[in-house]
Amino acid sequence: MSEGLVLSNVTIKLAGTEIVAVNRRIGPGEVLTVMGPSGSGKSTLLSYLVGTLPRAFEGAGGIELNGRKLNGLPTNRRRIGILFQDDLLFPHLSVAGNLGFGVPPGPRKDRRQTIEAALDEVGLTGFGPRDPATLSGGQKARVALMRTLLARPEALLLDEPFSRLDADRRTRTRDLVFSITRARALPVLLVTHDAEDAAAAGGEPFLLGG
Ligand SMILES: Nc1ncnc2c1ncn2[C@@H]1O[C@H](COP(=O)(O)OP(=O)(O)OP(=O)(O)O)[C@@H](O)[C@H]1O
Repeated sequence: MSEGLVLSNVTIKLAGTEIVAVNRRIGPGEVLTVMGPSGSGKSTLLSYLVGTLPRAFEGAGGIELNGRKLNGLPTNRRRIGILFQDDLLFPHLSVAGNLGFGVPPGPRKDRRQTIEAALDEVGLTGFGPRDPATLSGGQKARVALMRTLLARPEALLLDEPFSRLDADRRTRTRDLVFSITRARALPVLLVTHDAEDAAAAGGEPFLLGG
């Protein structure tokens, strides 16, 4: 069995034209950066991996995660977490309420402890009761990250998650995300336009539309 996220001859066509062709393995704790011009198919590739490819496209090729074949599985059984640039928190819930969406069912006390530990892990101790509207962009991004990770995904897809942050917050948030994904040995696929993100991720970026 192969650990990590394995894409075997994944191809995606739009109106008969191939826009994506990828054959890669992302090992545990590794980051594969995907770059390419606007419209080159970066977000479409992510949608294929999570099983939400729009009908206009034709996707083919194997997806395996830690030895499990994902093709044909519904999104919620793939165990892939995905984080977008505009990952909005639910405005009518507290920070803790937002995080509660990621926590698997269980006794109330255990759930509360899990949420508190998640906040500690991203430097937001005591933020549970706060209204999301009162958080900075970087703080919101960290809450959204933990909401995704609390669902215990086995891989993480990041679609420009840092692009709305200013330079300083961007670097700190990125370092934090990569330290957590390395510690949890999660394979990560990062879509970005930013050369610094790619450099921080390490390895050769995968270029689409070139
Ligand atoms: N539902 C859809 N139906 C038809 N075409 C689509 C659909 N969604 C996207 N496309 C087209 O597919 C191509 C790839 O789009 P995609 O969103 O994957 O690009 P991207 O590389 O993520 O771009 P950006 O960097 O601008 O986010 C584009 O030409 C886009 O117009």
